[in-house]
Amino acid sequence: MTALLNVEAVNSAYDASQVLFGISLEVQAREVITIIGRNGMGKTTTVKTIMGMLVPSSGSVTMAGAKLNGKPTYKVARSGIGLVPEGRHVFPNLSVRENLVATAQNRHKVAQPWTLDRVYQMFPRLKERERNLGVNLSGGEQQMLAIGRALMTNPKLLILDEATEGLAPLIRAEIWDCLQRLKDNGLALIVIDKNIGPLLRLADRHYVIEKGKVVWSGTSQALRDNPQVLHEYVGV
Ligand SMILES: Nc1ncnc2c1ncn2[C@@H]1O[C@H](COP(=O)(O)OP(=O)(O)OP(=O)(O)O)[C@@H](O)[C@H]1O
Repeated sequence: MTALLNVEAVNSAYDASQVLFGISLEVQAREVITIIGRNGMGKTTTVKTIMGMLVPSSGSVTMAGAKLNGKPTYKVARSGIGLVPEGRHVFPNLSVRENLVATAQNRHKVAQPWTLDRVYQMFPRLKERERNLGVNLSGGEQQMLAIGRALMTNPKLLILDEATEGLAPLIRAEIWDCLQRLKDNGLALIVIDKNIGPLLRLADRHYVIEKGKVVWSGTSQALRDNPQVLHEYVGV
């Protein structure tokens, strides 16, 4: 079966500084995977390589069998990958509503596309703040907006890089609840987060990376059964 996303033996560097050393991972349709590892191990660099922000020096990235590496980021997005980037990056001078519609599309003609109403149902707080500028939102509201904006592109795969970082516990819980609902809806996810407990509950499989290499991969149950993996590579 062709994976939805296939990252195969990818090497990536920032100029002369190589960061990824033969990273391979795959995501099936409707599957939730995580990339786990200490700070600076290459999680965000893996995301940047998938998204075409960084061109791998070797290896390949394919989406539903079509090669992505070398393609500009907007084409990667059009292939059906939505990104909720680290740091959120909402458009500060656009309103909530404008942020949501700015990049909206339904290129793959999904049967039940994301609309403003659906996003507002998921995050009622965004409806209340509809006319506020991005810059005036709280961190949690900006995070909801970043997720809503990515959903409005109707992706087949959504990548979330540190989506709960710096948020209050209640807001964090709301984000985890949202991700569970997206999973239940059949959306494939790649989640990068420091909170291992919720990752274990949400995800099907995990990739643990260390210094730009996958050092362990397996199911949530396998990770629960092997606590030394987290101890050794994440320090928990
Ligand atoms: N723009 C850049 N130029 C040069 N080196 C970079 C750049 N961005 C990241 N790096 C380096 O690449 C390595 C991997 O960084 P990356 O951001 O992928 O790590 P990470 O696992 O996502 O960690 P974090 O949790 O800190 O975000 C680090 O050594 C980092 O210093």
